[in-house]
Amino acid sequence: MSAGEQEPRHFYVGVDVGTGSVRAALVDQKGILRAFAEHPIKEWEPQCNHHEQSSEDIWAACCVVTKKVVQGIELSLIRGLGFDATCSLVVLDKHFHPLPVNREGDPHRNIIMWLDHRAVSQVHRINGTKHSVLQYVGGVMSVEMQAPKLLWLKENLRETCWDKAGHFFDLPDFLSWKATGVTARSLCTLVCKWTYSAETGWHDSFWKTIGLEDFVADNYSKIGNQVLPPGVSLGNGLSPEAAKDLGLPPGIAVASSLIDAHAGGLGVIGADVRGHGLVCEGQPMTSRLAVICGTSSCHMGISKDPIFVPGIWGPYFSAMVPGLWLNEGGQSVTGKLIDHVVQGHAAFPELQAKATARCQSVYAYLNSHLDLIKKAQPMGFLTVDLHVWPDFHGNRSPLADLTLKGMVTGLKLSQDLDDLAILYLATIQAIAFGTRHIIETMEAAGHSLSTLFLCGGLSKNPLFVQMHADITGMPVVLSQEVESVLVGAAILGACASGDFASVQEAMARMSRAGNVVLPRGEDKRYYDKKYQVFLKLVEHQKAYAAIMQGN
Ligand SMILES: Nc1ncnc2c1ncn2[C@@H]1O[C@H](COP(=O)(O)OP(=O)(O)O)[C@@H](O)[C@H]1O
Ligand SMILES: O=C(CO)[C@H](O)[C@H](O)COP(=O)(O)O
Repeated sequence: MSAGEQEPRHFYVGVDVGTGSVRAALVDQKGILRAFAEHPIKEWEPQCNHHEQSSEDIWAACCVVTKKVVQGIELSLIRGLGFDATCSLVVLDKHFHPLPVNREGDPHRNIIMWLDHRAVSQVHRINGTKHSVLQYVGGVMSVEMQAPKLLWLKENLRETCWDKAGHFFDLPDFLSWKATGVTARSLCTLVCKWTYSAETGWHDSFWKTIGLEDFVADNYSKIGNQVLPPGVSLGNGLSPEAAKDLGLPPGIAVASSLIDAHAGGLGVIGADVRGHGLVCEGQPMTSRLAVICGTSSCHMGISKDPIFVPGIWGPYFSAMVPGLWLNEGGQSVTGKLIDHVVQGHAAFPELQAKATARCQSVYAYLNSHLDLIKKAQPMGFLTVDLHVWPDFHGNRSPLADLTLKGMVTGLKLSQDLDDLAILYLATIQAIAFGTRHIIETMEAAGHSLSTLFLCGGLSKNPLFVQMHADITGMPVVLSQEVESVLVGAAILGACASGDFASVQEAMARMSRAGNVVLPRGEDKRYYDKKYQVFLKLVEHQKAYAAIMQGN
């Protein structure tokens, strides 16, 4: 009998640390969620572009949600635990205590978050070196990666942080250390955010060139000199102390972790699509693009051989699916942008009141309001003279330009609910055009993509999903389990438990396609025109910058 059919069921716990909250799920070996819990986490923004969190606050939230999802379950059936998290930088001293990453010296705030853009000067200097490792991040390192942040700490908080630091962790690795006491890092985090190569290891010359030779001198002990593929069982499993914190049995298998987008990728990209009539059914997995849409969106495309795509992170070997290369496109703010636009509008209080009265989310209310005002025309056409460029926090891909800003053209004097709803629609469309821009760039470099697999908080929004189908012209597959990122985390726990022989086997057995949303071909001409405007917007923004920089 195969693992997928065994009775009684085996369970795995997946823990997903997003930007705004921690989620946990109890998942069975068919990938079905049996329990789910969520808890918010704190974020500090002490100054513009500085975003900080607390590893103690995050661990406490992991304990709250894990205890909730295993309530009433026979604990001996739980076989494994897997973590994923945002790629934020955690700093601990030599005794594993939190160190401040801020000038105020608040040690509670010991995480520089992924979306923190404080290290602009540092990343410019790193890119100026033209070091060969940059080929593996799309040619340009992002300010959101770890090397510029580490350099910032050395240059700005030398005495209070840098000299005292004993351990720099990516957040997913911090969590697996906290659960097991094992300081080994995941290949996923080190390859994607720290310039480690799965084939050749660390590049001494890179760290020496950028001024962080300290790491080379102590054999990378502070950033990781033991590296494991995601899903491998760590040490002796869950430590007694962590077991007490989490309400789980000591000794269960704990997997080496993944970054959240990569866990989402595992949760959806291998889904069984039989019976949906999709073209990708007869194609290799490399024809699928997983798009994980939360605070940000991440576009995960895999290939058998390395593909170098300018402005798209990677190629990263074995960083998501073992044995395959990964390219990761991304948009730094998507869910956060929609929230920013909606919450900042003068009609937001009215929207909130009306949505509350109907017991709906503001997004569901806006979607039905758009349906009402569109009259006979397709809803997407409401934005014929309203266009948005969505890079309010710089462009991650494919332009890799952190100086880019958001743009809106077509504003009127009205500030009513109709106006808010149409701006919300134009923002969602702009995000979908950004995805099209990323797909076209990946295809021009050699990817051959036919189908999108969406997950993350934004995939719960039917308008967001339909716009991605219409604007890219590709079918969008949603998973049977909405919380696919948690399925990805549970897949890690399942692999670590030994219940599946490989990550690929666990992916095939634990993820299944649910709804499929097809593009509405009749609207294509309209979206093609809007896409032309989209590309003009950035061209114009660059022209404005050039005028202002001129004499
Ligand atoms: N039910 C929903 N309907 C529409 N949008 C949603 C819904 N739930 C979450 N979102 C959107 O998803 C975003 C958060 O996604 P999530 O995956 O929870 O983020 P993260 O992993 O970064 O914490 C929010 O910014 C919001 O715009
Ligand atoms: O860089 C990333 C993945 O490589 C993600 O953008 C980052 O981890 C944040 O994820 P989310 O938007 O889901 O909170």
